[in-house]
Amino acid sequence: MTEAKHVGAAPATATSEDGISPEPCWVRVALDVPLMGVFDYRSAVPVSVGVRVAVPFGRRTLIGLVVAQPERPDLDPGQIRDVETILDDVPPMSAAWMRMVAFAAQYYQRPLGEVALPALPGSLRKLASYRGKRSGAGPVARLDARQARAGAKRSKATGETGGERSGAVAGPVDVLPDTVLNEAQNTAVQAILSGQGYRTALLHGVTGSGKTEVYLHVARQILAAGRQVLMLVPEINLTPQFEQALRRRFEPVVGPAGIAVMHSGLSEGERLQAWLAAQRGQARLVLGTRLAIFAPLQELGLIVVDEEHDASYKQQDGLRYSARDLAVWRGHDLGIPVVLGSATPALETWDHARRGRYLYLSLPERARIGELPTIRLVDTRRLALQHGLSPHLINAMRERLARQEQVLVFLNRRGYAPALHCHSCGWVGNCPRCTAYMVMHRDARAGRYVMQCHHCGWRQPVPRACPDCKDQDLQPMGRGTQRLEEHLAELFPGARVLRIDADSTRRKGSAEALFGQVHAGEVDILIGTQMVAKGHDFARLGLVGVLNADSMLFSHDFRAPERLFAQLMQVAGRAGRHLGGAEVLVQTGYPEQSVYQALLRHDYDGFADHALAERKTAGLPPYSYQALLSAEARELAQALAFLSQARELAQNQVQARPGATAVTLYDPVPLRIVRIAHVERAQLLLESASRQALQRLLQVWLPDLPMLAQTLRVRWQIEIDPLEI
Ligand SMILES: Nc1ncnc2c1ncn2[C@@H]1O[C@H](COP(=O)(O)OP(=O)(O)OP(=O)(O)O)[C@@H](O)[C@H]1O
Ligand SMILES: [Zn+2]
Repeated sequence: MTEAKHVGAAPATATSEDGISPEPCWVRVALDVPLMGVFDYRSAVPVSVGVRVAVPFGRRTLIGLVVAQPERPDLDPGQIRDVETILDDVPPMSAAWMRMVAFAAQYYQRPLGEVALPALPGSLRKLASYRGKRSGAGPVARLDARQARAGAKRSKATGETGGERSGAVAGPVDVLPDTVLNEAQNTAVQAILSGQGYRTALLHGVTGSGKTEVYLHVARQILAAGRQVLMLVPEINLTPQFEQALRRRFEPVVGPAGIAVMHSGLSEGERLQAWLAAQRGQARLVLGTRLAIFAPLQELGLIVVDEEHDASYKQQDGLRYSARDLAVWRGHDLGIPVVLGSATPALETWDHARRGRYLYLSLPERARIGELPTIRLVDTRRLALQHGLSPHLINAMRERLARQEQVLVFLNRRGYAPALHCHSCGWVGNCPRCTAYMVMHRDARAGRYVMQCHHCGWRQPVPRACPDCKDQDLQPMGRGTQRLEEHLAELFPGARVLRIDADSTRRKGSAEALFGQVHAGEVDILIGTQMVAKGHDFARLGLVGVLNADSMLFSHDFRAPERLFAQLMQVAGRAGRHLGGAEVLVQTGYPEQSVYQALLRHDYDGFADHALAERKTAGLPPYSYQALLSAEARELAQALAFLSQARELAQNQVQARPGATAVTLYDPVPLRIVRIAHVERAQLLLESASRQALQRLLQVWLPDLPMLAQTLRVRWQIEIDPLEI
């Protein structure tokens, strides 16, 4: 075997010269298996913490991560199996990275391996990429070879010699002349950079106030100091706009390879490439969605979380972490600044800023046009609507279009119609697998309509007649973005109408292309869901119309008003960013509601302080901490039984510790959508004024649940700091 072949697959067994095996070493390994705890193995040679190893587990071989080198194993050495292969094709994960995943595992109550391994690119944790037919010397070697070949081809073509510019070289970063900051921006940049070590700053800037410029100016200084920068955005479709800004500004300094992008839309190879660039220090600036919080950055000097209030920072399955909260933890652990930016900060963040725990920085005005758009409420109670559109909105659209301005109509509901119903008997089409209506969609390519469940993905043709009364007069009920698109095309035959939602952007790269059309001025009327509501800097948008906002008004979730207010502020904030006299029309049947009244005044502070006061009275977050135990079973009764018994176990634990701060255990309740894909669901909420008390209870209580779940045939999940209840 040549030396190169050893890279990535060093043999784990070694025999000394005289043939006698030396003293074995013990390694403690985290594996991605749903079992609490870590597993000990024997190795002939020492393996550092942070290195991956292939080990036998049951009848399989798994890739795990070495987390400790114990002096002696937990089990009888006779029962301990050998490490099969040491995978040392990447340097060991740093101690800081190991601390972060250990913290996340502990705080979110998950096995360490279920946190650490999924945080690595797929090809580094799948055995197939090392032992498959074409695995060669492993995924890293393959990628490096591929890049070397591509590089050779390039330099042949251009006649260049010499290697790529190493981004790791720290030099004076003096870049293109960029925007001259206004006073508020300048103050913010100085404040973030002044001082040493950890601090979290809330950059509270109204929509269009130029928060991006602040991030870029701060980033430039951090890069100049030879450190890496991590920038998080809430959605994939915001990455192209940001990446472009970063490349324009920083590519001359750090080179093309100095900027890496990480999000879930990357192929496995792309993900590995970005990850390696970060780990090797070649990438100086990493831009990504929530998963990028786990990027291995050894010289990290700044974390920016843009639109920090956004619920997309919370992972909704598996490890249910908040990338924003982990960013603050990581910044604290590393002793570096963290910037949380938003026009509508989360109330948790706002509370920290109000108490002085976060540095509060405000950008009270728009950067280009001093004014915010005028917001008007259209009271729809006494109006005859045309396809859901008020005469006010239609007229306003006409005027704007005549002035060559763009119009955005916001409707947060994709599909053609949210339901199909029978005029004669009142039947409504339900999903056969869920307790939810099926949504009517127009399949443009097939030229027909289909029924689709947004919860389980079930699809079926539109029934010809009512299954109950056989009447053929089935009608779509309400409207989604597709139907709105149809109406607007009829109403404004001369206008170019474009719809952007999850359906129109399913193909890779299509969102970028569609947003490109809007920016290029090829669109007059843009219809969109929450995808278009945030982050985008549209230049010619003069009017925003908001339909159906009321649907979010009366929800059982205590965060609903906060979410609605933020969403309306954000979508309103797309109007008039580069032009004056812009307007936002919100159609509502409840104009007196305080959410709308605060919106009229652009009054985030008033809204937030009022909402916080209410939360305080009710003892809700951020004045308490919550955990949500959810259960899934074939029958709701099983799920509820599991939760009741689990609740009793928790009750016993609480009573066993007199003097401990109370944890409130609510009653188990079915979820609003009880059944999804034939599985019935319920939940149990735990709440405490003390985060530690809640954590302590979870630590002693959760280990009892797997047995209980097994007997009752229930699947369960614990979520810490749930956002949706
Ligand atoms: N100092 C400045 N002078 C002139 N224009 C500026 C300045 N700073 C930013 N801008 C411009 O103002 C516009 C809005 O900036 P940006 O998109 O960063 O706003 P934002 O605060 O992120 O808004 P949102 O929260 O709505 O996403 C951009 O077109 C940007 O180029
Ligand atoms: Zn369904």
